[in-house]
Amino acid sequence: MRLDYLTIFPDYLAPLGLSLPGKAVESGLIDVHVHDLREWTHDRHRTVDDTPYGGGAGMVLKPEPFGEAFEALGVDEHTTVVFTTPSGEPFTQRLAEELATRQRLVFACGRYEGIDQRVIDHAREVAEVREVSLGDYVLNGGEVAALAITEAVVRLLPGFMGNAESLVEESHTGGLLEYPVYTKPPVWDGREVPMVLRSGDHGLVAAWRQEQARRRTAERRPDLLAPSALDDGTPIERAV
Ligand SMILES: NC(=O)c1ccno1
Repeated sequence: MRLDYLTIFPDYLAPLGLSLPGKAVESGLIDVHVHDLREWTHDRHRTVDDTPYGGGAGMVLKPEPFGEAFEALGVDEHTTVVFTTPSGEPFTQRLAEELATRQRLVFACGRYEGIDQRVIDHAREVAEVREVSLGDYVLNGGEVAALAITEAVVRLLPGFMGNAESLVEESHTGGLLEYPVYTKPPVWDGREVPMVLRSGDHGLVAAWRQEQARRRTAERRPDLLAPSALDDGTPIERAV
């Protein structure tokens, strides 16, 4: 997978070379390119923003640099352009799984009051476009969201995680939050590891984990248990 990032603060994306994504770059699993949007400005001040039409506070990122950047980067029908914005669709594990199937992601990181709408409209004509939000809050720019989305997506790529099994029972993978986990020592701070986990009975352990996942989900994210969330149309097997 090729990943491109358009930003006016390229240093903000330095973490891409560390930890997990860095390993994936070295192995050739992903090909990462961070671009300073100012590369596509032509005035002395390398201007990327201007005041909003219709008035209002703040500045808006101009369309020309993005348009030239998309052209230079060869953004086409094989590209998914991800605009990270608080006004986007919610980023979920399901969307991470979807983006992990793409051959190329181009992240357009907004700043200030956002990116001129014509950039998004233009991108839709030449590529797949997803406007994505990490959550219902506003960041100073789209770079942090691009990093978070990158990590969630890249770790799903085949061959990225040393043990693919570790992806199986994670939070949100099966629609539930992950169960509590424990490791040695068996007692710490006067707190004992649940005996079932030390029973060696895999069936009991699996049942306990499923129950814990459901209980945790019901307590913290009842919305995930709502019928619409779980109803994917699969007919329910009736006990006979
Ligand atoms: N909530 C978000 O994803 C976001 C992106 C930029 N600002 O906020």
